[in-house]
Amino acid sequence: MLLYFVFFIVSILYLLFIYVSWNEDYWLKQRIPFVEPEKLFGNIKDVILMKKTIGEVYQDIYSKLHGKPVGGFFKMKQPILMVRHPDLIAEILDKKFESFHDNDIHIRRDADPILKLNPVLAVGPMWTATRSVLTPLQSHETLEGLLYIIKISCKNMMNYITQQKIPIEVKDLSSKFTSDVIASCSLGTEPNSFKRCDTQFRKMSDKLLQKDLKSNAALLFALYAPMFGNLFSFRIISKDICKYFVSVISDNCKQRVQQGIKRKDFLQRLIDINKESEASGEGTVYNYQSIMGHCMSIFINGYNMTSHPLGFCLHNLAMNPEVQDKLRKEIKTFGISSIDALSYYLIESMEYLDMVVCETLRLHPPMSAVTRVCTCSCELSLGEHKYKIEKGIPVTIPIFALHTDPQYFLEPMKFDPERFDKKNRSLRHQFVYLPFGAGPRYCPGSKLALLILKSAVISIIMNFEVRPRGAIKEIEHDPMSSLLSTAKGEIWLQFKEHVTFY
Ligand code: HEM
Repeated sequence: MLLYFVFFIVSILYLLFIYVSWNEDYWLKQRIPFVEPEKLFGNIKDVILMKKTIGEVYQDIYSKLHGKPVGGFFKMKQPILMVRHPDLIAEILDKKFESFHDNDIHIRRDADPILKLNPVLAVGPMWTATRSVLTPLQSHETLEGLLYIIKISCKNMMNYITQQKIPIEVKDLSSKFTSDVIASCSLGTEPNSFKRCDTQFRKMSDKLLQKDLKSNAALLFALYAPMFGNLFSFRIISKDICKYFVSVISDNCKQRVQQGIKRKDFLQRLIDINKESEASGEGTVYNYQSIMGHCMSIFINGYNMTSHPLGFCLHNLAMNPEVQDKLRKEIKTFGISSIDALSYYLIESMEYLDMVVCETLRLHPPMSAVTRVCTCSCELSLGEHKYKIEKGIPVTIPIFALHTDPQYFLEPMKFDPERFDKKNRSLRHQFVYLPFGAGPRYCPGSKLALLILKSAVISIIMNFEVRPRGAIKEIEHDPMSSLLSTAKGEIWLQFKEHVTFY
């Protein structure tokens, strides 16, 4: 009996040893430099233990690769390639897109039905279909229409700030503003979170933004251990959030069809496409389920991504009064004296505003890395060097690490919008600054996001002087937010009404 028991324990230990040592020499065999992994966790222990963000952990790996164009590391037992050289990044994201078509995020579609039609998670032909629905978000005409909705939320935000006589927590302010704008543009609802703070919409939007331990763990499984995530059907978006937003879209959709109400939002666009197609005898293009899926893709991506940069931008402006003054001067030069005066053309023409927003997205890119899976083995070349990439290997582009590499951005942690003036931009490789990704998977909401951020910043800076509350404090990124860069803790700022503007 004892012999059997010893045999059993030795076998288990042997299997464990095989598992732990399996694949360890992958990068040696490929002749690609790599960062030595730890047993079991590979190089991502601090992400798994939620001690650091993915951006920070990849930044460590990036610097340990000491200027090498590419380098290997391990996510648990899975070898993963980090691409550091901008020419090779251009190959992965753009020129060799056919071999790097899909993102390396894996969920069970039936467990997370609200994410089913989200292009971020779609692969193969499904990606082409879901992505094409969002293409109009890049058109000038659509954006002009949506600016009308954005201005209403800007006015609501101004009234709210004016009424608050005490410092304001800007993460909350940004969340209220962006959830209102994006919900209004995509779901066809007008929540006015500044007036109605305690609604179900606010509760659910807050819950969507503030990742708890459970949803963060589900996201980590989707990124790093999809087999377990799929086995246990972990959900990234909880059932109650899913149920609530589905009912909001469904009610709005029915109301519009039944009462003939029209609005210039994304929901209306899908309803109109259906009407035209039905009238021409071709039948319904989008059923209720797909209308919900597409609208939710915009809401989830747009809200999660845009809310944080606005908070960071206001913080940067509060810490840098000279930048704030320069921005105010530009607003004055453009003759903008009220929110109603804003037009898409004017906002697009404001160079310094663009520099301020670009610098914010450099220091705090909401998505700190994008990772593609190699879907067809290929070879990358850089001068005389050739790098073979096998099918199935994930390849990551470390956005945050590139944005904070002193080789491309001197004194990288300093907030300095001048890095984005015309001359400095032209001196830099295009693929070292990637807040919206690049290539065919480039963020389809980038123009809308910039329009929202810039409209909010103009409205605030035109009306208020923004100052820090108390001692100046650098913001840390929250390790609980894993893939996204969000601020740890609260950000309190003072808003002093600017009476001398005109
Ligand atoms: C400042 C705000 C935003 C930032 C920094 C941002 C950034 C990004 C990045 C880095 C990607 C990955 C690109 C790649 O894989 O190459 C992405 C994808 C995506 N974004 Fe955004 N985004 C923002 C706002 C928005 C908004 C407002 C929307 C919705 C209207 C949106 C919708 C999407 C979608 C649907 C994808 C997936 C695209 C695909 O895989 O084809 N984003 N975004």
